[in-house]
Amino acid sequence: MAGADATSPVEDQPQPFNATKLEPAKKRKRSRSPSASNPKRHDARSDSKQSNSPSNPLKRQRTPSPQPQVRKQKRPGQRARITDAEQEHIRQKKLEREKELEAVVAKQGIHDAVRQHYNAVPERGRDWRKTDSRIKGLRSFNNWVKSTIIQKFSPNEDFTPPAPQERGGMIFAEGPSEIKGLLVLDIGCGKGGDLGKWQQAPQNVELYVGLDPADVSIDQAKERYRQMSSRGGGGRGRGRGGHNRPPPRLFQAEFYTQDCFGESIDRIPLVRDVGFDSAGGPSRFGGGGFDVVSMMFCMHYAFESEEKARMMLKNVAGSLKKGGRLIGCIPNSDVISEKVREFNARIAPKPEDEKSGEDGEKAESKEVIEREEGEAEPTAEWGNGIYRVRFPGKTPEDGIFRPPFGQKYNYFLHEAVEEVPEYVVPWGVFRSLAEDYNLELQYHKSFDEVWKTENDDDVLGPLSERMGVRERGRGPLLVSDEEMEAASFYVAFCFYKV
Ligand SMILES: C[S@@+](CC[C@H](N)C(=O)[O-])C[C@H]1O[C@@H](n2cnc3c(N)ncnc32)[C@H](O)[C@@H]1O
Repeated sequence: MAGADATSPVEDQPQPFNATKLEPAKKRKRSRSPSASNPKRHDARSDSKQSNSPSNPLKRQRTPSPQPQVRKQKRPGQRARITDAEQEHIRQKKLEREKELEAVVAKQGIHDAVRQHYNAVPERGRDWRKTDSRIKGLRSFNNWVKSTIIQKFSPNEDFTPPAPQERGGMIFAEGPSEIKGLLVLDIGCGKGGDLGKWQQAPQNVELYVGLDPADVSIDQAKERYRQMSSRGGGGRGRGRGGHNRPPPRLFQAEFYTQDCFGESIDRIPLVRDVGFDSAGGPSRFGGGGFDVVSMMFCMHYAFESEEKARMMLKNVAGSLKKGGRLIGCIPNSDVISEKVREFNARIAPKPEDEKSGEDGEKAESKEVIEREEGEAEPTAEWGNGIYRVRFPGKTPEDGIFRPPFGQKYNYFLHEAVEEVPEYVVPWGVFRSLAEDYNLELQYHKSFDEVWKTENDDDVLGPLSERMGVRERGRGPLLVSDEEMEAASFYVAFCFYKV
């Protein structure tokens, strides 16, 4: 992550929900419009090429599609307002942080560094998140996107929403649904920030299993669930629909401290009880017992190595029943590739620099000249006042990462993530690899595209107002440009287990 510790308590969650407005996910698939399921960045031609290509995904890395718009660079002159001493102080602090992190990585490995980081992120409470946080717009927006994905893709194919009945302009569901509830596995559940979103899912959840290697986060998730139970499952005094109906019965939730990328999750008895198919290698999964596996803002940690990425997919595919859905969000590799290309083009020697200077030596590119003696070579880096991405070393000129695993960068998010190492997830590689595990792509959109396509939806639009993404009455966005840029670093996805 990032994900802005993208958690929110029950009260932040979707409330009025007219389940009839959303078709169950599989039904949508049949009637989907091309624009909804084939976002621009997900080039249909390159996709079909991939699915027909031989099964080694490492050979099938797609050229990232170009970004439609180039983001504005930092204002010229802004740098000059920071004094040299301040700049040196910032640099020193950054170096200290990096050294500390490198020490942990060297001693215990990346996995422990990530776990340690998430364990240390304080749980600041709802009020702080809603009022004092400088990134409250981003938090709300990320939560809305996660709710949107849950609302769109969590219901089973055979789920029929309860018949609605209009009374006095409000829509009520008629009585409790007899349909079997969903079995949900939340990998990288963190502090349980999505519990409330699952409580508001169109199809009731029967069992929620949350896994995360950060033991402190797991304790916080248990506590959050305990608080939900003591409130009877709903938000503050409001049931699903926000119409003073009793909230749906709170699902059973169990939490375990578990690394889901380095080892098999079949060591957890409950996972085996629900159903886990641990047979053999790729493409041999008959199916597990879960309806949905969710991986919000966490899958990129699995791309440390091919071994981990495959273990992650084995865990996902082994848990999902046929027809089950994998939903989640990760950083957008198209954005990363584009930024890296831009950076490399900027530092490449310009044609005029090739000419010899007066003293007969070759002139260097402008950026190189500005560098002071002894200063390290610049590396690809971008961001704004609230987030920053930085590659520690050289990056490919064409923006295509080879090999596609272990491509580390550091991510910083104001108030939430302190320079944590993450890994590029080259989308084409991930998609091809997922196919090997019988996971077929259904949906792939950047967060800004999710907003553009869903903000008018009868259900998701009003939901965005209740969640603080925009002002009531289709008012202005409560997400700043900086926050929207930070959010656009992510894509949301859904795969089907076939
Ligand atoms: C940004 S947080 C997201 C938490 C939560 N999904 C959310 O959206 O609020 C990323 C989470 O991924 C978890 N994570 C990192 N490595 C993991 C692994 N090997 N297995 C499972 N989860 C992992 C971290 O501990 C952390 O809780």
